[in-house]
Amino acid sequence: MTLPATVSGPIYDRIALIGLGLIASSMFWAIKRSGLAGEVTGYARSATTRDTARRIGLCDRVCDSAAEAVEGADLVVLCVPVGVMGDVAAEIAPALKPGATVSDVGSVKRHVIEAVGPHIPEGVDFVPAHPLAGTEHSGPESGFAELFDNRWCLLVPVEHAAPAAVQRLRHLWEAMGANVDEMEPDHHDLVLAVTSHAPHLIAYTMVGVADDLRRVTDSEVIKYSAAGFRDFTRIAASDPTMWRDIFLTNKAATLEILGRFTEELFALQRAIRTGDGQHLFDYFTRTRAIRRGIIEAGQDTAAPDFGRGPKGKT
Ligand SMILES: NC(=O)C1=CN([C@@H]2O[C@H](COP(=O)(O)OP(=O)(O)OC[C@H]3O[C@@H](n4cnc5c(N)ncnc54)[C@H](O)[C@@H]3O)[C@@H](O)[C@H]2O)C=CC1
Ligand SMILES: O=C(O)C(=O)Cc1ccc(O)cc1
Repeated sequence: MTLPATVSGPIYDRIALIGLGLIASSMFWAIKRSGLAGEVTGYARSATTRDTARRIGLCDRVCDSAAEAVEGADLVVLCVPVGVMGDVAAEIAPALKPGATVSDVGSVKRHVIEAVGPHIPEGVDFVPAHPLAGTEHSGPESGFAELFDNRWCLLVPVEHAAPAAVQRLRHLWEAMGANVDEMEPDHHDLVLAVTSHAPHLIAYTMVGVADDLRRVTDSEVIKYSAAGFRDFTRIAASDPTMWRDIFLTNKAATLEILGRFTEELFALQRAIRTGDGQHLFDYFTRTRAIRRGIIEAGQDTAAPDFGRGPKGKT
């Protein structure tokens, strides 16, 4: 059965969200915005997070165990750091309803497929996903319904996933505002290493370097910083657990990209040292043309409000 692209009304009777942080809370508010599920249950490992969720009305029912949350759920979405996806899958596996779909929102896909896949019982479909939308904020109070509006969500279906299960999840993401594409896991991990993972590491490094310098120049580094560096500080404020796990689980692709990055950086460093202005000029001309090409192709839709936080925080 093919559902229309603009669906309102329930797509699943019951959805369980495991891990109640930025992504799960944004999913919950987006699901509620359009009434996409009959009931949404939630579970987080920390009692404090569960208390906060109850206080702010995040989830129709907050459960004290992962098994209780997934019981009877038609869709279970793992919204925890990628390093613990396998443990959480093992914990919920015995309680999954036959015919249910398990998905995740992890930033790395090959590792999640290998860690979660073996725990998925017969008769349950596994459809990994990755919304390319987020902020530097984390936790149950950081989510907002519009996070996924007009952003990409990549589905990375494993072999043998039932087409109907993939289609249904696609409709959920579309109804939450996202544009959906499918991608193969290794390709996903390489693309994300270039577009997200290596840039985050560079931001972390740049802020670390500036912090070392700050000891010499007091607060001038922040006081007089231009927009580029401010963006670096925003990105470098992202959750340490989440990003540690991303680098440890997307090791090969990140190291490949960082290797290429270092080669280019050394070439630019050499051009500066030797006064090779032509090299610098040609390089910057090439990169400017890339940016202009992106704008002309109308592919810059995600940029303007990237990093928008809850209640206008940036
Ligand atoms: N933050 C972002 O911008 C984006 C994050 N992602 C991915 O989404 C996933 C979740 O990220 P966020 O929502 O940002 O994280 P978050 O840090 O806001 O929330 C994670 C939640 O998982 C809970 N948790 C941790 N370990 C757990 C365990 N073993 N069992 C149950 N709950 C556990 C934490 O208590 C917290 O409630 C990660 O895999 C991340 O890679 C994907 C797209 C964007
Ligand atoms: O806040 C930003 O700039 C981001 O890059 C958000 C983000 C972080 C991790 C993802 O896997 C996807 C998006």
